[in-house]
Amino acid sequence: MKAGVVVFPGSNCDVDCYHVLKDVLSVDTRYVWHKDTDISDLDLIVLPGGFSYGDYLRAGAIARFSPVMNSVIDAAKKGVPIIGICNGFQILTEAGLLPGVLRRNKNLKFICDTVQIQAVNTDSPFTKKLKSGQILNIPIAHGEGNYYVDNDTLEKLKDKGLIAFRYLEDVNGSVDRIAGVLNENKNVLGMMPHPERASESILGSEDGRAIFESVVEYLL
Ligand SMILES: NC(=O)CC[C@H](N)C(=O)O
Repeated sequence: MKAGVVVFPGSNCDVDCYHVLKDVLSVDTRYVWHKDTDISDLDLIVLPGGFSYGDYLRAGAIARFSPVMNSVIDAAKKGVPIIGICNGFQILTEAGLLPGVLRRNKNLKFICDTVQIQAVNTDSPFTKKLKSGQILNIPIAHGEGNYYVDNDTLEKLKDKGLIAFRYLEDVNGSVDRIAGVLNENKNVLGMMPHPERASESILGSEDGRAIFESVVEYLL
């Protein structure tokens, strides 16, 4: 299998994601520049965190027009697993691959912290190694992490089991404390917390590694 980490102008978690896949999990991994369009060799696509286009206009709103995104949308339709982390999650919602939007944190401040999240749906390529209700210690670092969906969409997310993670406590104002969501096909996951920053004991938590391990196991 081959994984690709997309690099947008302003990405800053691309190297960390590459490191976890390549060095920690020994997965054949390459970077994908956002202007590249041929990603047909990839079995797993990562949209990393950062400040693509300086978060101008709205986080992810410009990056979603990057040439690579047409190929990412095609891959999503074909069922290729795609994970968007933080800014990557924002880009996925802007691109229409995931429902909802990410608004400014309710306190209007950038939040950098380690928080607890709970695995909700563990029946997906990204969460299959987790137990439902399992608590993960995981860093967050965002200014626009306040997830919003209308009531009808929230009910649909609950009914169809598309909520992947919830914060244990309200950290940023997200509806229903949602920290991560899946698309209907469950091959696209967006999450605000950073599993790549919690994948080695030296970093203080290895709880995020199971998310990468799940999807690698799913693909093997
Ligand atoms: N760590 C990140 O990906 C930052 C996300 C985004 N740019 C924000 O501040 O909301």
